[in-house]
Amino acid sequence: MGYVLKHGTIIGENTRLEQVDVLVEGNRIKQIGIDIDSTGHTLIDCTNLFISPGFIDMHVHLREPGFEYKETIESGSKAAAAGGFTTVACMPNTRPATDNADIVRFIIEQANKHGYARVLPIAAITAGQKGEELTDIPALKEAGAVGLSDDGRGVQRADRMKRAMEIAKQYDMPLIIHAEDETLSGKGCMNAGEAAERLGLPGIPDDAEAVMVARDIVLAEVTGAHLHVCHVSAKSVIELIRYAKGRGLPVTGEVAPHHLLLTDDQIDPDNSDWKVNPPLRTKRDREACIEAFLDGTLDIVATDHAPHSVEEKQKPFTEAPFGMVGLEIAFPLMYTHFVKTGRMTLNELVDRMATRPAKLFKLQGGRIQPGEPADLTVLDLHATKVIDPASFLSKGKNTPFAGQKAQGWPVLTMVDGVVSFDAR
Ligand SMILES: NC(=O)N[C@@H](CC(=O)O)C(=O)O
Ligand SMILES: [Zn+2]
Repeated sequence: MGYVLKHGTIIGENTRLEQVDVLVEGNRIKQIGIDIDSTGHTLIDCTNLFISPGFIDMHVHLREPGFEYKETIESGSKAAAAGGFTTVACMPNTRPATDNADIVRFIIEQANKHGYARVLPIAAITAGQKGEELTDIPALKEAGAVGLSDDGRGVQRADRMKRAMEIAKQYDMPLIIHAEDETLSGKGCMNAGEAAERLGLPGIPDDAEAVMVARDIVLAEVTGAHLHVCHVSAKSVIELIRYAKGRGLPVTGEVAPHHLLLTDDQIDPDNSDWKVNPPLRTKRDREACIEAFLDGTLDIVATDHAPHSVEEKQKPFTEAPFGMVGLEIAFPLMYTHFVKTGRMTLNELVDRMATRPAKLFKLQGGRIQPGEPADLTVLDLHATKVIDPASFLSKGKNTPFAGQKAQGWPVLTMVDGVVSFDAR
């Protein structure tokens, strides 16, 4: 007994112009064809709907263990499924930090028990994310970690980062970096520049991000490690990544929808949902992010889903924690602002949200083909909704996109042959 997704339009790498059926048996895609017999199977009518390989988000914060009031693996993976994501990689800034094999295994067990998506732990580079002692990289890999990051903070010491890259290279682990030189970012709460000056708020200059990316590009060249730059926000950083790619270095980058769509001059200083790190930057930076995303310098979309409680986000702009949720609105925002506007095709967007992350990080999924795992997202590209955080399955409601209209919403998500979200 399996599923037949009937009369859908397949998008992504193996896009088909005609409406087809997809047979799922067990946890695999068994067959793609016309008029597949659905006797004995559950029928999912996909007439007027699109079937995409499940989206993959390489940057989310699920907050477990330690900050369950903000999010849990259960609530965060439910939000992922509602956003059409079948795989999410979760960052190690938990409490305690994901800096040893036991915590990696705990996350995997929790996801197996309570998860609505595949959850891939990213482990810390340094013990307690304190930037000093390196974690046991082979043990973390053995336990199931897919990458290394001190996300939430940058690794301040170059010698530590170099050693981590040497070991990571040996064990084929990507370094997924939050680039921030703390001597330059200081106590800022938004981008340094005209908008911050007008609001009288302390700024974070983009050189705080660029300096560390430059350092790590040098180290990636020396060590040969795969360097993936998180949540790129600034033109200066993009120029560095372009330089690295031009030299043929194993450097990749991600961009979050908020850095593609919002700028610092729009910030409402009375609403800390606008506070995020790296901060929203200038129009010039945003345009550079868009150009780099379109030309592939920034390879993939990652949400940096960062849930916080209402109480925390009610604090003044200078005190509230950094972060925005993103899982449940990433696809509709990207579809509305990039595909509907003609900047990129639907297949290109699916490539950046599913196929390419799978390729870059050697993950399963990302394509619809017989024999592949049944990680699928069914989309209603005609549906238009107003973004309403109250309807989020995530515990986090913190988004500056509240009230915006967006088109193109996931209606059904299947992970490993199991329906994990169904809004029909
Ligand atoms: N992006 C953020 O603003 N916040 C993230 C940390 C991070 O991704 O740097 C968080 O954990 O809340
Ligand atoms: Zn970060």
